[in-house]
Amino acid sequence: MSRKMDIIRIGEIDYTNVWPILYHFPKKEYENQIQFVSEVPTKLNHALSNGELDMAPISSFAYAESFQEYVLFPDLSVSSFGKVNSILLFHKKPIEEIANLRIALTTASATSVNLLKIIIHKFYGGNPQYFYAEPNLENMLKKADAALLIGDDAIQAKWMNSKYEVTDLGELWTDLTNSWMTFAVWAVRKDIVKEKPKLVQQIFRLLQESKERGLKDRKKMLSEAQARIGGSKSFWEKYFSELSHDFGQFQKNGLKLYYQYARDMKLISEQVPIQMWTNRESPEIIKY
Ligand SMILES: C=C(O[C@@H]1C=C(C(=O)O)C=C[C@H]1O)C(=O)O
Repeated sequence: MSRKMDIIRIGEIDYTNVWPILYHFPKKEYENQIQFVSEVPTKLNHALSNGELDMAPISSFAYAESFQEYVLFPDLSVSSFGKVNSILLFHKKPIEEIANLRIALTTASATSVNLLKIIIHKFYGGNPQYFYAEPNLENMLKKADAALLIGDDAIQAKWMNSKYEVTDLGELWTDLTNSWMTFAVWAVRKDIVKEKPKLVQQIFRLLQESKERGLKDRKKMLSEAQARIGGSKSFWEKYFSELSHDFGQFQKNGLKLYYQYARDMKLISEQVPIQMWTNRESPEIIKY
């Protein structure tokens, strides 16, 4: 999808977890300048890395794989400290007992797939057989002892579930490491920052304003989540309040630990600098 010179293409995660950032974004007002593309995380990851998008909330694991091409917007992420409620491992027996068996991985995820690999290897000493599958729990568990789902797929599967044990990987990560977990970061291609610095700056401001409104005025967002995904108002109030969309030092520290473990397991090949977008010329680079 080539870009018309005056249009900037922005990815949007096709799950409710990103709504607190984007729900109040004035899309209509900017429809001649901004094209939004809504996809699952792995599709956004590929589209941003091959230049089909100019910026997007992408899997934090995907940032690690292509960090040379990106800078990150400050104060925007999908993170949690403890329960995240939408990164769920469904398992037929306790995790200790499935850690060397067969585990189905949703094709929609990059961060959580590798978070599970880190947890199973580093904290359970397991070496299971992983395979990817479309995010349909019953089909996944026909051929596996456990299955990982993310986003609204995970939320809805949990509501329907009465057969399997369910582990929240955000909660388990924090229990094991006492750290935050950042599942998605807002990545901007360096070439668009160079080509359209003012438009990038304007979009950052609009995203911040949309996030601030999302914190203050949740009424419409809650009822739309209920109408589109199901569940109760109290579920969505808890869900959106237990997610964090900040990206400060606490989130960065947790992300550095995740990258360090991923590198220890050779899931990523390099030490990953967290490169933040700034209005200044060169992006600030935080080495760890
Ligand atoms: C919290 C979530 O984080 C997500 C998990 C991602 C991943 O595992 O790659 C990427 C973006 C987010 O959608 C979620 O999906 O509910």
